[in-house]
Amino acid sequence: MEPGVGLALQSRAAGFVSDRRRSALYGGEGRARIGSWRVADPAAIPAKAAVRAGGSKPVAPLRAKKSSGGHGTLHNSVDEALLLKRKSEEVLFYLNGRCIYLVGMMGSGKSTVGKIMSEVLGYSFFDSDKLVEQAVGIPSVAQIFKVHSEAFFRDNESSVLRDLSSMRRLVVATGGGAVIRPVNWKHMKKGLSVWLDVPLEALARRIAKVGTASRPLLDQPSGDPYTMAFSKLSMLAEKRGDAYANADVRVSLEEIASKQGHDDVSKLTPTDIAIESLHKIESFVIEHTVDNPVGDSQADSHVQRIQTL
Ligand SMILES: Nc1ncnc2c1ncn2[C@@H]1O[C@H](COP(=O)(O)OP(=O)(O)O)[C@@H](O)[C@H]1O
Ligand SMILES: O=C(O)C1=C[C@@H](OP(=O)(O)O)[C@@H](O)[C@H](O)C1
Repeated sequence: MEPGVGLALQSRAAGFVSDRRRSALYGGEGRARIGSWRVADPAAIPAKAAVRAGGSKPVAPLRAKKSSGGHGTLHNSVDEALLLKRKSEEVLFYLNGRCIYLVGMMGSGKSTVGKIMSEVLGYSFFDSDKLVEQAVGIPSVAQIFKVHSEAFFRDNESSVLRDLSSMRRLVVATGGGAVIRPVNWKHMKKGLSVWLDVPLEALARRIAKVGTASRPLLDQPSGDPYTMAFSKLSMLAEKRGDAYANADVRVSLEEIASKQGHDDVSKLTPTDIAIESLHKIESFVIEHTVDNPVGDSQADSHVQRIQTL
């Protein structure tokens, strides 16, 4: 099994910093029940999104810009890294070693956000697609689909999730289709599940940017990449219905963007999303403290401590 990602918090967090108010992250809680997907006219969506994330690659170290806005950028970077760190310390107490499973459509940022979360929590990161590739001995999901079948891939995905579910202190980026099998939920419910709910337009923009070679369900021989990705994602989302809503926690990018005063989720960085995910996890665990192995009195005193910070 692969080790944790081992990238420095500073380099990860700093590379994904945005320049709007931090406090907006914590405005209004609310647990909506339905996702943000709606089938919009793909032609109305600008083909080029401001995609700033670097996937699993290490990102540039913390650095102030030379322009007059440089100090602001540096402060924002430090602020955001500190927020992330502090939130992770609070969440760690409640997690008590439980694993975190990220679910969501292809391209929703499970790997990108998951690596940031694992880093700050001191958890190991696993990508279930990669574990299936290792288990099967075939280097890509696309090839597994081709050489075997989707059903074969799904069986292996379930085995991988079963094996992971007996472990502790992991952040797992699941494959986008893991939610369709009830048995996978049985495994994931041993930890905490987080749905990264990203509008289809944003997903299609991301996928169009990186291509569909590694995602066989979106692969297309021809056509405009954005339009094709959007149409395939829409079909999949419809087929999957409410399956993602089984997650313990829903992190809606539209909600975060709206709290921050943005009209476009592409303004959100993976760090924004990681912070919000930790925040929602904390709220969920506090709400469900009865089932939480952390004792009530301990949790209460911790809440008091947080409130005095
Ligand atoms: N918040 C974000 N904003 C813009 N692009 C992002 C964001 N999060 C992830 N990405 C990009 O989207 C693509 C898919 O992300 P990834 O983490 O691989 O998704 P998943 O694991 O859910 O399939 C990658 O190219 C990644 O860099
Ligand atoms: O949504 C899906 O059915 C799939 C998502 C992919 O993972 P990502 O969500 O990491 O792209 C991968 O498991 C496979 O191509 C099938």
